[in-house]
Amino acid sequence: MKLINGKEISTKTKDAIKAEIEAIRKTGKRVPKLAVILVGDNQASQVYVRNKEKACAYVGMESLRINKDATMSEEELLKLIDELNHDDSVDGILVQLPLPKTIDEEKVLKAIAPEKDVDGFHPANIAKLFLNEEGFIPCTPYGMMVMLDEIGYDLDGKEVVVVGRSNIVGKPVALLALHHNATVTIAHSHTKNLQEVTSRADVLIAAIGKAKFFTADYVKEGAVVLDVGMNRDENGKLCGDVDFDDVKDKVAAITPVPGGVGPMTIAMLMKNTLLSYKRRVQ
Ligand SMILES: Nc1nc2c(c(=O)[nH]1)N[C@@H](CN(C=O)c1ccc(C(=O)N[C@@H](CCC(=O)O)C(=O)O)cc1)CN2
Repeated sequence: MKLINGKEISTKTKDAIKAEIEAIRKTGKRVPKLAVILVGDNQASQVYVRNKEKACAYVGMESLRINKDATMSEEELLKLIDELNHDDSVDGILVQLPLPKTIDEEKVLKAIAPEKDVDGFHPANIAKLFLNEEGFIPCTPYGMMVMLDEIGYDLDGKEVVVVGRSNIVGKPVALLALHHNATVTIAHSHTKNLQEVTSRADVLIAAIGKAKFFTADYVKEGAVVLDVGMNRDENGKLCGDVDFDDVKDKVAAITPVPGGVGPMTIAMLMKNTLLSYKRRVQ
């Protein structure tokens, strides 16, 4: 079984970005800048935002972290986003999800200027992904494609089963796999005979948010497994949607949790922000 090392691949990705930003800095031009808005006190979100800030510092990008408490109104958030849309020094804007229930997430994501939407969640960027045109690719699906490329895995003609149909992972990664000529199935909570469906996957993408749900009898011998899950097990330990110990002797390759897809999400956010800078400044 090959461990697909997200930490290693994300560092390689970030090092390439770091070199590009160093070269920009030496020209005397400003460096790329990412604005991150965190509303409320979700503990996990605070970890992820901190990881994003650390990544910005690592690659030499400027970051602007804006913390607001959960009482922030939707109107105030929309106003803040509008200010950042018009701030010419800001290349990327993201609002950390989830938002408090008092705020309409869809409305907020649509308020971010598509050309600064480095999460790739704006409908204009979703449409470009759908059409296989260049916009911004959502970071987690993007990172999964980079990981497969890094291990030399060709999706062409392969059976890919995506379990989970979120707008930020399941649906976009299914589209990316389709663009790579895979035969794609999107399974979800209403799928019948799930075990039968996942057992035919050459590549199984687990993105349902259920700790250790996928055991060996859900996985084909020799499959590649990408675990997007970010859960806590009975001991409070971070774990994925896949029962790693149960499947490790059956799969050809698998991403660990932690240290797999998560760090790649952050690295691809850096890549999208640098791309935005290049489109806007260079
Ligand atoms: N605006 C966004 N919100 C959210 C996104 C997103 O892409 N944009 N995705 C997820 C959370 N996420 C990014 O924000 C994310 C999740 C996990 C990690 C990560 O590095 N995980 C580590 C473990 C971290 C820990 O110690 O808890 C790992 O897997 O090794 C990064 C980013 C939902 N919200």
